Amino acid sequence: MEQAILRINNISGHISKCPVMHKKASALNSKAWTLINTNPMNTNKSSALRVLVTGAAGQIAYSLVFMIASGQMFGPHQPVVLHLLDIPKMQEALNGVVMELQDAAHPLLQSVIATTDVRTAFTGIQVALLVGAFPRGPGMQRKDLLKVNVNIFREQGEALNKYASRNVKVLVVGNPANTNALTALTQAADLPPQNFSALTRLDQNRAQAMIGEKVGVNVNDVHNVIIWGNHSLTQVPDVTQAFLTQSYSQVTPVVTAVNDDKWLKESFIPQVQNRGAAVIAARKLSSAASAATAIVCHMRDWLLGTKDGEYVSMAVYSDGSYNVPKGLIYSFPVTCHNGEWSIVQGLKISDFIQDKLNQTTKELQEEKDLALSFLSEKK
Ligand SMILES: NC(=O)c1ccc[n+]([C@@H]2O[C@H](COP(=O)([O-])OP(=O)(O)OC[C@H]3O[C@@H](n4cnc5c(N)ncnc54)[C@H](O)[C@@H]3O)[C@@H](O)[C@H]2O)c1
Ligand SMILES: O=C(O)C[C@H](O)C(=O)O
Repeated sequence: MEQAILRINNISGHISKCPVMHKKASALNSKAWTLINTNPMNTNKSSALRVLVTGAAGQIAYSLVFMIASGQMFGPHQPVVLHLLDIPKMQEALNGVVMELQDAAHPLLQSVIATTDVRTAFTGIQVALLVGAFPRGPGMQRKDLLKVNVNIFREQGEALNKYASRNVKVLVVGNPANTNALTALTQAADLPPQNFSALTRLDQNRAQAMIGEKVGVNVNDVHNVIIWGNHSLTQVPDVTQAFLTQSYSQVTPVVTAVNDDKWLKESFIPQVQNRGAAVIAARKLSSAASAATAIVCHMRDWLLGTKDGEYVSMAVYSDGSYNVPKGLIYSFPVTCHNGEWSIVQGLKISDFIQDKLNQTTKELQEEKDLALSFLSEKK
């Protein structure tokens, strides 16, 4: 077992201002905290939260771990212990990340466990950010990618089941994120499926920013944009329910403010769907800092709660809402309170959006069937 353990004294004091923490500056409220802190295996006597980041030597993690350590994810009063996992060939790079975490001197970072051993990484964790995945190589088919990742997320699902807190909150980022989350969930029979999610918040943030730019308002004034379905080209960005606030007295539906149905249907939707590919084409690398920011937004809202009247998009375990087959990991509009999400009910779905929902559902069902067929093969 190779691992480096870094201990940093937790000196309470000044926390630098956080760019993404615009709403709540408190530590986790007591109910959310109880939900995630009831692990009988958790031997941590302090109130620090044990947070696992996989793919910790990769690009997203290189932004993400510093954001967590600085308090942007769980608030400026919540100490954390970071568990960092990567594969053996990345050991040296991982050691470098640990050195930089030490040098960043964040008072909330109590200690770091950096390891290439799955059991060490998953033991006692209360939050699992599963970022590491096998990347698609030249000439690799989607099916081949899914197969490699099924094996990774099968192992990590089993590890969650055996070693993590019984209330661990899981966010899968590594692609194909929805189906990787489903794979992990199928291997974790002792954990509630409601504790598994996949990231579509980056798509929501992209959609909100595009609307803000189109109508000339700050992104903070754009609310309730929805991403439905898969984090893939079939995702469905939907502004039917979205509205703008420029002051508390003025609320305008996005469709009224944009006043251009052709742009919404033929420009906005494909641009959001293709934004990840556009970033890859420009950077020759996939989005990283914006993905880390979205991971912070997703977990912060899940654990600290969404604002009254606002919803966010999370890919979660379908309960059959909106006729989405039960058991798919599907992006829905949700609200979060006390560390639990609930799907927003009763939204009117237009024929145009319904047609797109059917397409993304079909793709997720196909991915699920393929993943299950790989899972049924012997290891
Ligand atoms: N859902 C989203 O919105 C979204 C957005 C951006 C990127 N992504 C995905 O996130 C993933 C990570 O992106 P990145 O840019 O950080 O990639 P990266 O290649 O820079 O880093 C991935 C890291 O994961 C590690 N890894 C591979 N297998 C592992 C395993 N079994 N256990 C632990 N670590 C393992 C690799 O060694 C590498 O260090 C990719 O799959 C990418 O497609 C998703
Ligand atoms: O890594 C990718 O394929 C793209 C990524 O999921 C993104 O949306 O930026």
